Amino acid sequence: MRDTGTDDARVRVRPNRRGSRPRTKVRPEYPDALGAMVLGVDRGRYHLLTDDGTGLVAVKARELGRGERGAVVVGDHVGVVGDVSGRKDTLARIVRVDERSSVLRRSSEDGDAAGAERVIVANADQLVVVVAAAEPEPRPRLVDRCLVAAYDAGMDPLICVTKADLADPREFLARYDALAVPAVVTAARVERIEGLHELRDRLADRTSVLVGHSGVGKSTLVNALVPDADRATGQVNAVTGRGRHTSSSAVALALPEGGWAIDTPGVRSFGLQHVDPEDLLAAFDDLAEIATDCPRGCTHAQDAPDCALDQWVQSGAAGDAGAARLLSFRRLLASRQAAQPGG
Ligand SMILES: Nc1nc2c(ncn2[C@@H]2O[C@H](COP(=O)(O)OP(=O)(O)OP(=O)(O)O)[C@@H](O)[C@H]2O)c(=O)[nH]1
Ligand SMILES: [Zn+2]
Repeated sequence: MRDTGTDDARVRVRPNRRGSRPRTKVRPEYPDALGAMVLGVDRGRYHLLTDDGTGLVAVKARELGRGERGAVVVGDHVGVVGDVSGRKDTLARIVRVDERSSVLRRSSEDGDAAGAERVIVANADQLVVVVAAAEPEPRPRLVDRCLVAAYDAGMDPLICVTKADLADPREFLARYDALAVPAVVTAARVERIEGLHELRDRLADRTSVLVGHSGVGKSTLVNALVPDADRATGQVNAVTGRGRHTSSSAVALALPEGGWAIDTPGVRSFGLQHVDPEDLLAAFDDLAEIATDCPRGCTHAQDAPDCALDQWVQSGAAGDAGAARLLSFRRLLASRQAAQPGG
């Protein structure tokens, strides 16, 4: 059992059906490769923190392969050889990608690449969906889609509602009651952020990915959580001369309390074509158990013939809570359909 860093009974860590698939075998050619975590990726340069605490820049060895198969992403633990001194203008070489405990994916939704999967972050165990109570208005469908991505990845979701000083988020949060998604509410005041302490507790000693639509106040949170955020990404800045916000990919920032916050650029869409209903269902133990009685190949959707979940609700065995949970589960299932404008 993995330590989930929480006593909350609602937080479960499931074996991840897809993430635990060994994808890169250990290469015996490099028994001396140094272990390192990928903190950021910028135009083919990988910013690493070695297991002994040195910041490095590296390139990927050609033998890892091209395309998705050979992808190295933020959160990956890798083996690195070559110049591992970390001195300016040196480049090390990534020769191995260790087995991942989770993979957060998105699939592209347009053009020739529609449906193509891309891994965004590896080895994270929590997805923090940052959403504003107002300015901008919460977009429930986008939040649902982020939750689906979290469940599919085998990550625990957390909703963080910002700007609670502008609107009461209770009505919005009620949408997630039946799913038992934990929530933290924050409000930025002069010199401090209400709710920050609770958020810190939720993030401590875990690896959390923060996603959110532009303008929701994610940067405000990240800067408060990681006061020396710029120093933490010093490697990135020193080499590229750019700040983390011009980076088009995710950046891992060490939390003072322990653990990592992985900041991602503003999310506009979360392609979910790759999500299998069974992977989503697996996140809900109670529903998954009932669904073992479903006909083979059941989609568990609203219109699925003879779905055991309908039987469960109609018989009364599910109770009101179970009925609400099924509705919420199906809402998530339906949210996988390609994004509509404004969705
Ligand atoms: N009223 C209120 N305003 C906030 C709060 N948190 C952030 N803001 C403001 O909202 C605006 C956006 O905040 P950012 O932290 O830049 O938002 P972001 O999500 O990082 O946005 P991008 O940088 O565009 O990705 C800023 O003007 C903040 O001062 C809050 O809790 N209450
Ligand atoms: Zn079913």
